Amino acid sequence: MVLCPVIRKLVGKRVVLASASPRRQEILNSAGLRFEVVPSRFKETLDKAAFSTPYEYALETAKQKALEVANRMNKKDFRSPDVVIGADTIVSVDGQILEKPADKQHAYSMLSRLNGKEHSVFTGVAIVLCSTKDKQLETEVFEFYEETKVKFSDLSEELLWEYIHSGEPMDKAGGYGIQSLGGMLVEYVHGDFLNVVGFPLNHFCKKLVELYYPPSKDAIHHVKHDSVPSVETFEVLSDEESGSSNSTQQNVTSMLKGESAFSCGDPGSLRKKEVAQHVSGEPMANCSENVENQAPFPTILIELLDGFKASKAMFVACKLKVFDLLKGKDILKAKDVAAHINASVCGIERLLDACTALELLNKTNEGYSNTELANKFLVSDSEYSLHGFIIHANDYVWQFFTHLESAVKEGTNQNHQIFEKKAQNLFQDTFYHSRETKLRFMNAMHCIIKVTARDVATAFDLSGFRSACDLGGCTGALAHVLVQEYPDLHVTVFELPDVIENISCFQPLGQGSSRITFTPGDFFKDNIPKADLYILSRILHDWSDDKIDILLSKISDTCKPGSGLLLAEMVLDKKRRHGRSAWLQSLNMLVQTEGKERSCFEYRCLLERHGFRNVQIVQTGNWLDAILCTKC
Ligand SMILES: O=c1[nH]cc([C@@H]2O[C@H](COP(=O)(O)OP(=O)(O)OP(=O)(O)O)[C@@H](O)[C@H]2O)c(=O)[nH]1
Repeated sequence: MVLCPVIRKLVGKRVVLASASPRRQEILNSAGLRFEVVPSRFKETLDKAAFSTPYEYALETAKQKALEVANRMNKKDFRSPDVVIGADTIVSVDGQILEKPADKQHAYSMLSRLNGKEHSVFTGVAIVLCSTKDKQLETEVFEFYEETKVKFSDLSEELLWEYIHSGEPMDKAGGYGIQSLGGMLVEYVHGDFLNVVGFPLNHFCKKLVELYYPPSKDAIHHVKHDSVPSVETFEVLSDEESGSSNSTQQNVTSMLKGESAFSCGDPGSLRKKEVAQHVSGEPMANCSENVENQAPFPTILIELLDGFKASKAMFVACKLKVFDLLKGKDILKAKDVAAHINASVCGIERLLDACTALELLNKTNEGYSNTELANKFLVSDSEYSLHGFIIHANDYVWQFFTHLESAVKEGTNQNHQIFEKKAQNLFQDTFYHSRETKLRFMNAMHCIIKVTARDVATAFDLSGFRSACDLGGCTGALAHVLVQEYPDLHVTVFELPDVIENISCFQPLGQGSSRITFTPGDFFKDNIPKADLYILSRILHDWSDDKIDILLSKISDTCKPGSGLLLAEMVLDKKRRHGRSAWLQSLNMLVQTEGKERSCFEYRCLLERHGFRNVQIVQTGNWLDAILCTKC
């Protein structure tokens, strides 16, 4: 929650972590950042003697790691990421730089050097902002480093060797992992612990604040507190136009300094106190007294209470095609928007202001314009538009959620409430009961597949397969990405005849479409085409275990040993802090379908009982995770 406002600035951007370090991935994952992992191939062989300080070496290495990935990705598909993050962690002791040990003897010499002494751990971080001009990559590099001092106790030779034999030192700078067994070697740590583990998260967030909320000089005041050091803060109520982003910045800045922006009761009262203080120059002496007397402000609950209003505001703005009207660089006043979409000026003004607060629109004196996020995802004809999915959520899913209480009590979907009869055939009787509902559903699925397909297609190396069959592959959006990624692959999309009839509305004339075939059929009733690789993308979550058994046994009987089965689903994982989408989606499955979302363990059990082994999962960081297994 605390880091949400800054991290949210990266939502909608293609963020890449140029690092193979599982620790870095975990630190950024837990902060709620969504990113792809593309390990850098940069060889860490810069001449250390050429750098006057150890941190300059770490900074340069971090930068080279990130630039190598940005260049490679741009060359590969002329689609550079928006942001690439590179990092390098080193240990510095007695003027020497230690990296990862090459072998056990090397680990021993490193740990002996650290024994009983204080050393510094430096992590250099490079944030590379990328753009492309005429297919050429353009980059802007922002870098910083963090130093943490660590002291080792006096350790016996025996303990050092026991530690080395644990295998832990080998992929760690300085030959120890402070987060695991290596923690036992450490007497004290001065500074950021996560910096030692491989990524200085706190400094990273401060850097994002600098990048995404640059303060204008005269907006910064140094506020004196009685017992805490001086804190930078931002005048918030002075300028109504920019109120929303400034207040976010103020919260972020305070929170990163270890304060709760809402600690004095409701947020409004705190802001007023701060502004009053700027005017009077008086310290905020009473603030800490109040904290003890007042209940903490339940920010998370307020967010949840407001959640449905925020969703509906976005849905209605999409439905009224507000973002289409403001697409590109258009700036319009509320009255012009109202005139275009034939709505009341006062109503539109409220809607546009709410969308501005939700960071979907920008507002200036000239009027309203789309944010980058809206241009990319909310305009109905943008490449990665979610418009169709949002319309489906507004026109269809919303109604189902009004019956959530009954669904929870009855433990079953609410089709009988919406359609006034129980659905005999889930898809035919619900999503496909008219041409209009069918196209709306197909459009929704098309949107999701488009934004997830590349991550699903590249989660595993599928180049060993020559033929694939995407069962229930809808509009073929995943098939199109698969044939682009794998030049030797032919894909059959096996879908209901009703769906295939309408696919022409969604066909991009993309490269490689001659390698895609659409075959009509029902995977529960008809024979399925032969293939080396079967794909079930967002299929299993619609069905009960019994129905899944029927489908998996059919696939298992059709495919040869060595064939693959790729699933794309939202996998439930309690450990993932940002995994709430999957849990909410499971409720969605309850109100609408016969199925549910499942954990990796549940998928593994289902797959293994039909002879699929070597079940591997990749959490793509995107909406859908990928699971690959092999038929034995
Ligand atoms: O206490 C700990 N200290 C260090 C680590 C881990 O050590 C490595 C440092 O290596 P480097 O920065 O070169 O990163 P790599 O793992 O090689 O990945 P790249 O692909 O980014 O080069 C790093 O993984 C730290 O996490 C530790 O775990 N504990």
